[in-house]
Amino acid sequence: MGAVNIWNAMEVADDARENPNLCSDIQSSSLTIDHSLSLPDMKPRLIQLCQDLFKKWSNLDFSRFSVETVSGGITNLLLKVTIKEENGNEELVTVRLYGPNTEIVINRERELQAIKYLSAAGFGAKLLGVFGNGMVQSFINARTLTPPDMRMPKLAAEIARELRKFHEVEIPGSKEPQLWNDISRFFDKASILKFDDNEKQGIYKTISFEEVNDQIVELKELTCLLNAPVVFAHNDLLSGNLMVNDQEEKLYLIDFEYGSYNYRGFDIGNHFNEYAGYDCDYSLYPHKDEQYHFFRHYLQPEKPHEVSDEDLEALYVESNTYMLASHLYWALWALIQAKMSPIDFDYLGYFFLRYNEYKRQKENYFLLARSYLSGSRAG
Ligand SMILES: Nc1ncnc2c1ncn2[C@@H]1O[C@H](COP(=O)(O)OP(=O)(O)OP(=O)(O)O)[C@@H](O)[C@H]1O
Repeated sequence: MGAVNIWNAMEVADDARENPNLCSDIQSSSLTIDHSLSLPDMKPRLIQLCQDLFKKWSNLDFSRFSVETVSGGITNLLLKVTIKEENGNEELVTVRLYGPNTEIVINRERELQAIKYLSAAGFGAKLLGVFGNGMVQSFINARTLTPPDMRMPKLAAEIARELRKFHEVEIPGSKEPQLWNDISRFFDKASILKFDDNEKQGIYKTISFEEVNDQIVELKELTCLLNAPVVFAHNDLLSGNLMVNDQEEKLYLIDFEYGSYNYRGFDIGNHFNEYAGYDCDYSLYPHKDEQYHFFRHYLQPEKPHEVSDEDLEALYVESNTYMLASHLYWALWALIQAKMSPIDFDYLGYFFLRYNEYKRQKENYFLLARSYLSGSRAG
């Protein structure tokens, strides 16, 4: 994957040269940084990388660079590099190292392609440079939201408005929605795993992939009938991917690793699932009135109170049907992580949390969608 990433890095830089309005000054380097190094051992490599990418710092003394960890993330390692320039200026950048094996669930080519356009449209951190196994971005001076923040009316309205704008960005290339392709790819990988650990293998063996497959087929058929609009979707809008600068009242959507063309309702339903927080307490799933508040600001940011009841109901059905697909998607994702990720997290347990929640909600929302569909057909 390293070589492929380097190739992508060069392509991004080429695009930037050909289309300077798109992304000014994206630098590229073929260096890679070993994810497993300790921070002190990694520091000289990070400085070297910054000096290779950004010529203005190439002769600066190492003592002018300091490095700290921002987040161990579930997927990546994120570092903050502070550079004290000779003129007294202080600059901050983040260096993101892709986690080992993450290319199995994340299409890095797709991510880099999207990030250029999203960054140019003002979303997320500015992309400054790409290298063998990661990227350098601007540092965002803002706080990360918590799950309860997301349902605060003012923030929920702002998230809805930003998400609407995000969905309006056009990313060149195929506009084919990726949900069912991704789920099918995850399913193919997740259903043929073998764990060295006997206990894990025993738990894994209790999963009926025939049953999971039936659910996928049934849900896909139902969602197809909804004719949901296809947009460029974030696909992972959890609180950790939302930051806010309270003074400037500016909200940032970050981390576009899972971004793709997808069904609008999936992005929204997936976001609502994240109200459950890190403990997956699904009793925190937003109530209908909270969802309607979100929909009003999503559908008509300028005149939220003029959204018709029909439009609210349609988006309610769409989002809550696709919410079920979000459970299947992350359940299968978790199985792959259980095998591939070096992170010590109970991914198998996470599969069951998401899959059981799917089963718990299925009947209710299948009924809702079917009765809506028969009603709208009759009307
Ligand atoms: N450009 C940035 N500037 C400042 N902080 C950032 C920036 N990017 C990310 N962060 C912080 O780091 C955290 C993790 O970032 P990110 O979501 O990109 O990592 P990740 O490894 O993909 O995590 P996960 O897999 O858990 O989503 C964010 O929640 C945010 O607090």
